[in-house]
Amino acid sequence: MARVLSIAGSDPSGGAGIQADLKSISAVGGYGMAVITALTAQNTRGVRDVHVPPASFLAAQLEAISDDITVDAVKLGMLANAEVIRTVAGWLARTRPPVVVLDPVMVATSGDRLLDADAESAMRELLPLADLVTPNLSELAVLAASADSGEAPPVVAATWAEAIAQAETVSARYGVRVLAKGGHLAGDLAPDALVDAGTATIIDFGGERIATTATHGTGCSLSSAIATLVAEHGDWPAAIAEARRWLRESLRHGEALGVGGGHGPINHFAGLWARGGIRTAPMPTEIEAEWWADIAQVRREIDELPFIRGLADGSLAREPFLGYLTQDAHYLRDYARVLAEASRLAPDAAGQAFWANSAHGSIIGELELHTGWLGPEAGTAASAPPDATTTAYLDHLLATAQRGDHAVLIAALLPCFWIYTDLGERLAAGEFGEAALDPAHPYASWLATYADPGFAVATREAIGFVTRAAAGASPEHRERMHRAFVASSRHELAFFAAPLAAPAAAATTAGAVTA
Ligand SMILES: Nc1ncnc2c1ncn2[C@@H]1O[C@H](COP(=O)(O)OP(=O)(O)O)[C@@H](O)[C@H]1O
Ligand SMILES: Cc1ncc(COP(=O)(O)O)c(N)n1
Repeated sequence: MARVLSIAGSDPSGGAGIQADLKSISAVGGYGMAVITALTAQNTRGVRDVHVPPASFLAAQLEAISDDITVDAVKLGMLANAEVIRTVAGWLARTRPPVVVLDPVMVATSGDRLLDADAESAMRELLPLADLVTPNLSELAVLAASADSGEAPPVVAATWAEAIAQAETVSARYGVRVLAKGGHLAGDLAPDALVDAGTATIIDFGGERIATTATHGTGCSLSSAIATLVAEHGDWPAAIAEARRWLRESLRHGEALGVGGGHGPINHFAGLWARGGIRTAPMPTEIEAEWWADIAQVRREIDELPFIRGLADGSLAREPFLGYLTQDAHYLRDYARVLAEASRLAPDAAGQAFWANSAHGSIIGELELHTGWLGPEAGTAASAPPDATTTAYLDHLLATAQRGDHAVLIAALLPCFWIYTDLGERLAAGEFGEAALDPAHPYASWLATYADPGFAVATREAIGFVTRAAAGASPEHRERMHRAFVASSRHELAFFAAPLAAPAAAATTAGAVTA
């Protein structure tokens, strides 16, 4: 992120000066800083007063920044008088920031002077220290006029061709790129042009004039946005084109702000807000903690199930255990299909690979274990069809997959990873009694699968994918993810309860769970 310093005046109405600069830098994605050269008492109608603090204090602000912070770009705005200009020029010559954009503010949109008349020659000394200067038509005329005293007063360009000619003069004389701005041109167009005499290039940025009175601070905002974007990628024409697109969007929404009765401000964040930028979002780690807490009751009920207790101490009869594995085998076959669908819908290659790999693991690793358990010695349970509980869980997953929303789907897939890993780790840690650690435990190899460190790693990854997707989702979308996650967790509880529940009770449990 570009660290951009604005050295400019303060506009308490918030539309121009450092207030506009900080908003503009932020709006186009930079980190904004501001050293204040002067305070103005102004509103949208005009400037009432200007107070310029001692130049020594300006120098102190500048040194405080450069002593500590790497500055990627500097934007210069209102510099008030010759002493301010010389202080800034001295600091620039010493610190040599990589990008310097100079908006040679002389007169406000309202017509009030913001630069002492006798400071214009000091401004000329500053020009060679800039990489780009962005004068409006009257500022361009001042800079294009000969510096020799006694010359005729500057003539403001009346046509775009005249403006370009003046920009060529300025660029050649001071060895600086010039962005000529047509905001004050008469007519339906508001063109800008990047003129570089050094490379003999003129790049025209055409554009219709936007019918609005909200033009206070357009020059401040444009120059700050260009400085930020150039620091970001180093391409001047591209930075100007991007900054103009953002400025025009912000200009269109300025009047709707209803700020002041004169030339109101542009709406710097209109586009960002429209695209959803004002909402705060929880961090992935916060979502992980919240969602896990939200299924605490479900997890407690799973812990208390006779099936889990019997599994832990080895007292679980073989028949319900094999019945459970048979249902699990049915489950895993479709679970793998749903994981494959999550892979197909994944927005990036990392997700695509992870969910496909999980689908593979689900088929190979676990079905192999079940083929062993459910092999020759399997009882009648081995051939049983999916029961109501299994069917309900799978219907929930398959319907979620069918709706085609990747984020909601992976939220629905997560409890199977997370609850099993948690249970496996706690069984292996002896939390349900020492019997679960005994190698002679009748279901030892089954217990080992779920305590497998590889499975724990996959679970961490799955949690990461789901919580990052949830953090980036809109609140409504995140809530749909959360509902799918909680629904699957309840299905997990029903699934663990089913083997030891009476058939009728099992059907009721399944029926009570809805997606
Ligand atoms: N009504 C408008 N429609 C479209 N663009 C505008 C309008 N007014 C100003 N601009 C643009 O705003 C930027 C600032 O231009 P300008 O008003 O000429 O400078 P300043 O604000 O320094 O006086 C330029 O990119 C100019 O093209
Ligand atoms: C403190 C301050 N700095 C600059 C401007 C120029 O504003 P604009 O961008 O409209 O020319 C201003 N009005 N106030």
